[in-house]
Amino acid sequence: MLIRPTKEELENFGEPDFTIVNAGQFPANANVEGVETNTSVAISFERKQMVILGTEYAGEMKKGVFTVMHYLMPKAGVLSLHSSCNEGPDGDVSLFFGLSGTGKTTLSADPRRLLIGDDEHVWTNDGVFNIEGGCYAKCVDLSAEKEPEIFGAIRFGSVLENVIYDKDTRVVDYSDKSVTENTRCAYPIEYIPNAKVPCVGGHPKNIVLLTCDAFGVLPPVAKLTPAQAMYHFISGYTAKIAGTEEGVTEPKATFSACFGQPFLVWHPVKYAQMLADKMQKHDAHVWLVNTGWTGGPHGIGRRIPLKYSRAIIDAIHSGELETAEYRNYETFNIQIPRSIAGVPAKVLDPAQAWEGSPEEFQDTIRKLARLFLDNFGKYTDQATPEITGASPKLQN
Ligand SMILES: Nc1ncnc2c1ncn2[C@@H]1O[C@H](COP(=O)(O)OP(=O)(O)O)[C@@H](O)[C@H]1O
Ligand SMILES: C=C(OP(=O)(O)O)C(=O)O
Repeated sequence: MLIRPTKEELENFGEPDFTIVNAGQFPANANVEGVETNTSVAISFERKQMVILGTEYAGEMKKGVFTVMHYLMPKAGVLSLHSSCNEGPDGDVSLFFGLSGTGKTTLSADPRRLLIGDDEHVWTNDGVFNIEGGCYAKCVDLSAEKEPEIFGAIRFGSVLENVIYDKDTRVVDYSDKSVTENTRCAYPIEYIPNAKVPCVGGHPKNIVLLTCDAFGVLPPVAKLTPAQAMYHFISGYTAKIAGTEEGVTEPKATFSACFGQPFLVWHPVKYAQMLADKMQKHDAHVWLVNTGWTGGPHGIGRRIPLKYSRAIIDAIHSGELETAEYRNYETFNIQIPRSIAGVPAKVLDPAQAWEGSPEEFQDTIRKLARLFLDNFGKYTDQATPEITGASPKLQN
């Protein structure tokens, strides 16, 4: 949901900077086997136009606008971010980068913090602002118990997409996936009780790189050095999970540069360099948070319970993780905490949480490390030796 102009603004709107033609019901290439649905979005920077054909998924529209911003913002010297953002009681701002389904929307809706936005921001010389005027939450299996802020935001004025509801009572069945797994709701940001409107904040103090590891070998949280932060940002590792993309029915490992490759217009290193400069200037702390599998890979282990991921985010915000005791997590050579309030110590170390044999664990972590190394090969000519050196290490 984009920012809606007020009545007064509409009266003197003038010439639009950019025009979007949304012909979602026009039959284009969508749903044709072997053709990606996003081929139905065409952007012309010269004509300042975007045309969307053949998709009834509102995500195409907002991500199309986001792609436009990924072109214009770096050109203007400011950084577009595929992240959610919130602000603590002391004004400390956090960013949560991540691909679809990794937890940007869920983890940024936090009763103890003000929501700045759930998906698309820009970091300027003054701080962060949201380019949207609402959120676009996943509704599959939504419950008031697990996600009270999002559940409560779905009311008159919100737009539910592809959900099934009882025609008489109008009660929605969030567990019904018969149209798609990717059921959604767009709601104005002010429907989240503790939203910050206008959606602006200062310079981020904490940056969380969200990943959803389907192998079950990345730790639920690790503290990253600046070089490791850049390495993981450029790599953009996650598992695509059933939901946003057609054809993805079970988790599949993928690397998506800057946690948003489909939306990038410039070379990934350009965004990464801008992020590195800003992080250094504002002394931001960077954390890798895995909301994916624990105990074993997909099919054997289970997804890390949301309450543990929330406890980890709380520990980042309370300062508990700044002073915690850390140890090195081999192969990835990242620092993991020994304990966090509310999270069993065993869960913090995937080797201990692993329910299969130690050999299987070693094979799996080495397999993932190899995928990282192979993927990063395409960036080594542009990345600094320090960043390339932050890669996982495979001993023979
Ligand atoms: N440990 C976890 N952390 C975050 N989300 C989780 C976790 N376990 C399950 N989930 C579910 O995964 C989905 C995350 O989606 P969402 O927050 O919309 O991601 P994004 O905004 O990054 O696309 C939600 O449906 C959430 O309930
Ligand atoms: C809308 C999208 O993003 P998210 O799933 O992160 O909301 C998308 O990737 O199409």
